[in-house]
Amino acid sequence: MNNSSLLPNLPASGAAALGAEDQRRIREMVTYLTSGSTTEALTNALPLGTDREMVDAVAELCELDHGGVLIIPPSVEAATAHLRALGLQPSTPIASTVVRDRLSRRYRLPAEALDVRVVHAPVAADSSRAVTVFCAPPGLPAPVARSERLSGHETHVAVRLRGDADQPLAWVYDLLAQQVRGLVADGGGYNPLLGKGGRTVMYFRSEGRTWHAWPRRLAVVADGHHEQLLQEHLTASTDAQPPWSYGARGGHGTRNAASPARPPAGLGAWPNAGPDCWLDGVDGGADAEDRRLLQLLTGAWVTQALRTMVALDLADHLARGPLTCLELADRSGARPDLLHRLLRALCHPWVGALQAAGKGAFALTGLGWRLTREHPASMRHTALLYGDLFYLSWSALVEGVLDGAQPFTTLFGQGVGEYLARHPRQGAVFDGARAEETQAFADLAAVVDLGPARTLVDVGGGNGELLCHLLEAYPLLDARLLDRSRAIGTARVNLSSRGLLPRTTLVTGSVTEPRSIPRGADVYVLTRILHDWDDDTCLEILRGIREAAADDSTLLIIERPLPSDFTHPSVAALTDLHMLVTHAGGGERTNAQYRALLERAGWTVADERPLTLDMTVALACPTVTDPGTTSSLPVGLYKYAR
Ligand SMILES: C[S@@+](CC[C@H](N)C(=O)[O-])C[C@H]1O[C@@H](n2cnc3c(N)ncnc32)[C@H](O)[C@@H]1O
Repeated sequence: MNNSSLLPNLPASGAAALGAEDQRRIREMVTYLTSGSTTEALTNALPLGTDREMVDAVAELCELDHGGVLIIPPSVEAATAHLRALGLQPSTPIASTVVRDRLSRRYRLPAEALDVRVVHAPVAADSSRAVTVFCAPPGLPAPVARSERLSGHETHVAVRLRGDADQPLAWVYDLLAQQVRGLVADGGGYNPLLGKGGRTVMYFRSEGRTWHAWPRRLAVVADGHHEQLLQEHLTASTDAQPPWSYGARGGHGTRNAASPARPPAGLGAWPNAGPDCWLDGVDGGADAEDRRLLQLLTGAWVTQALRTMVALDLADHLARGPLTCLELADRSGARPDLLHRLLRALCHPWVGALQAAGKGAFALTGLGWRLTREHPASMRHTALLYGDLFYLSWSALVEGVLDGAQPFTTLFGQGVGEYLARHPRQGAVFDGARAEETQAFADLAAVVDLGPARTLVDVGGGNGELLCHLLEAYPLLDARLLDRSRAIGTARVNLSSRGLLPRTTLVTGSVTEPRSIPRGADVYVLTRILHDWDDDTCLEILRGIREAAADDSTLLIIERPLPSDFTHPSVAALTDLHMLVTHAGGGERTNAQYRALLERAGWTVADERPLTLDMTVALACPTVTDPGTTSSLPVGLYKYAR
């Protein structure tokens, strides 16, 4: 419905004319209000994923009233002249204290210097819908103007309680405030000058943007002064932590709007806002979005800085105490002037691996310690793996997504397993990284009690790190580890160094070859194996284990399931993309997809329990048909569940 081009792009008429961007904003909003329905406006303004029934319930009681945009005109007159030129009938401009106070708080500018004016104009002679144009005062500091241009913070759509609604405003308010997940109270106010008896307006916002790239902001307006409800709303606004921060602090409305702190003595008053003006910083401000975007786009720089820190053993050199750049250069062999630039970047808040320790020395931060060899939860190999082999593979993601050319194979001419087998140094880094991640599974024993088990098979057990945890936790357990010969070699060294080799049989074979799989164990473990393979191969693996298992065996599957909610903070959506890059046919699956695969292979999932780092352990039992009934009953259900 993006037909904003239907309205004319008016020629600028001299110095007083509205700028093209402001014209575009008004045109876009007028078009939206002219052709869109209330339901559509609500769907756009409420949080993504809000139930359709909820939208319909609100639309039954309310109708689209106005849409607001903030512009930065050369003068208020230029704005009204423009609205008239569009054939609209603008109201007399009045002061907008709500938007004035919001701008004042957002940028820590003195409110009295911000003369924001608001003009309403019905979008057609017979329309009850109006475009509401907030005019920022001329001479706004350039970074503030730019921030408002980029963010469109004030853009919103508003619905009004219908005159014939069979429910009061409080009912609609409760519906929105209490039943719509992710909606946050965002200030409001009462304007006695509007309509008959004034008007109450209450703003809500939620995360994300509409398809116009507007913020998701909804105002609910009603004739009259709904004092108590408004007060509750403003209190909620004061308490609410915004889902994203744009620098606003405290209340959002006119009533509870504490005046921003006056500029410290000696600072010039706005428009020369001085350092009190909140123009930058990680927490919000004019260039917060630029910084965030730049941080995302330069993530690879940080990856490489950390990888280099590890590759030069800087973390290990600093493990004994702070060192100067010259001392580190001496120990690492790096050129001091260039090394200094790396050390400085590693201190930057976006990295935070080092800190200045005085007298020209550098020291490790807590995060930097994690890159030393001696840290019990070291991520040293992970820094090397993600900064080298896998880093290079990601550079072919475009081709991978476009035409399915598997990125790792495209770059290295062979699959990961084959490559690692031929490159022992990279193989050792890979094994080390897997071992570091496996330490996160130490909490497996907290959710699964393998006390009753005597035999366990780790299918595709890699370097045996998980097995070491389990054998140490359960002294009566004997294990078998099945993997390719390269991994078996590493596992032998690992298990042997911890005195666990006598309790382990190492089996060289293939997970896809049923005959390789040791038979009749109490427990089978599949950790981060299924996500390497496509569905058909997963079925082969699972059927092979089912064939080898006894009817009362239990299968533990550890994976990182994909949440169905796309905004869930689990890293699974990203590791899924990583699987696309590194493993042909591999990828993360939802719990439901894992369950379906297991069922097809003769397993029934009895339970799924969360582990650290968004991983889950699923407990599955062979599906055995009870001869007495026609139903399939999982045998050994919950045998090992805590
Ligand atoms: C992602 S690693 C997981 C290792 C271990 N389970 C863990 O979570 O740390 C995948 C493992 O599958 C092994 N693998 C790959 N293809 C295999 C095959 N056809 N047969 C046996 N093991 C295989 C690899 O050698 C590697 O150890």
